[in-house]
Amino acid sequence: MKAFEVNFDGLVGPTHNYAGLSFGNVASLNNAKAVSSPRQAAKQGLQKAKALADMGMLQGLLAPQERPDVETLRRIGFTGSDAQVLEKAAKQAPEIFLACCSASSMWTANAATVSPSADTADGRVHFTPANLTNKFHRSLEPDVTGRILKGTFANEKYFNHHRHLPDNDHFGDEGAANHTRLCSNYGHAGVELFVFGKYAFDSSKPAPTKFPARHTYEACEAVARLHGLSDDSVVYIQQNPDVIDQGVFHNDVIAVGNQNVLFYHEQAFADTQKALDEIRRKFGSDDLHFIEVKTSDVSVEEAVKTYLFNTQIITLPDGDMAIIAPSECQESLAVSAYLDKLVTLGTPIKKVHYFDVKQSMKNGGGPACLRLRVALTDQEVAAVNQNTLINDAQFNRLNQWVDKHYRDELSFDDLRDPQLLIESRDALDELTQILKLGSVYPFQR
Ligand SMILES: NCCC[C@H](NC(=O)CCC(=O)O)C(=O)O
Repeated sequence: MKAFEVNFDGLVGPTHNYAGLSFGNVASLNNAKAVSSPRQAAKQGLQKAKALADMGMLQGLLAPQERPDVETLRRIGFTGSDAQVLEKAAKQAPEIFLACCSASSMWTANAATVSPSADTADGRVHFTPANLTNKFHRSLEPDVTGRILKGTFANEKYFNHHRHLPDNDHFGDEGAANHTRLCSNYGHAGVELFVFGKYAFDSSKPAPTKFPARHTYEACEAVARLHGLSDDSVVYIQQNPDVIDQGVFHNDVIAVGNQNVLFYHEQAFADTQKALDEIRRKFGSDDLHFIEVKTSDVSVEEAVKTYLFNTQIITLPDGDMAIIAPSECQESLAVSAYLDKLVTLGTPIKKVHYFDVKQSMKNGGGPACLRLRVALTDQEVAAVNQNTLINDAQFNRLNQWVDKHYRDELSFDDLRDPQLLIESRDALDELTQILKLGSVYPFQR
């Protein structure tokens, strides 16, 4: 049986905008109120997905969410026609209104935590949508995310879908952005690393003081329990609270892993030695590469600015690994010098490919944020909704779909335009037909 890692990238939604919604996320705050380009954002994402497919990788897509989120605006008391709801909310509560317009579901690393069948007690692939409780705009995502995942992985024999964790800060769960799986081969049992920012039920433990810790230890344990993972194959790692306070709002801003490689900054974890010892013991093979980047090579500030660690490390069909990096890494002297050196160090990483995902980067989302990794056997790949996988025909169809429905530019005043809601719903209605997803959106039910 063969096994693969399939990346499911988030399609950027038609309301992509910069609203400064994520306290603790430096790029989001710095670019608040900038004019966005939904069309360019969606195309940059599709280009990256297609480029990986062209490298011989299996590549999927996850549909975006319906925004503006009229259902939530009604739930908090705005009434009348849809146009009146938008008008009243934008006028009376502009900040809340903006949160209800965010296209943040594009960052599918936060869609869910996924455990492959080789790791789970029932031998199925498990999905738990992230509750994203720490940010109001993101907390609106999990129900529809669950439906999109069920429409994408629509086969109970192979896929086990859980409900998201309780919606409370104590169980704050940011999904796969804080989860890495190490393994010798995608189809073999691996070690799942769950990284958290704080202990919710023990305030005596260290925690950041400036910016929020979005993800808790208790959430990590709950997901590992739900997925039926054995204690011998799970490692819980606390993030260094100091780096959260420097803008590392998710662990995937400071560390990334693939198969037998863990690539991380020396300041990433609260107790690095303890974490590495436990990983080594549980991994069960000496063929393991810990690639630690020193502060003297790349500072935390530079890592946050360039997203050196928000790169994808992928295993190409020939067995070599490549890094998929944002073009910001190429533009930084320190980081491009580091990456030039990295490919000569004799680790499995042999190549670097740079991609322009600037529309996403301006909201703090790099290549790794834009994808959800799902390790699948060949039988499981065959059980996936095939319309969600990228090939030439589907790529062309989706590009045309973006051209037909997306605006070139979007600023605050455009978001209250009732025509944008109509355009977005038309686009998503057509998308559910292209992807054969079923009726996943509130306006379709
Ligand atoms: N994994 C990357 C997530 C980035 C995301 N940014 C945002 O939601 C910014 C939205 C805005 O400010 O318009 C976040 O912080 O959760």
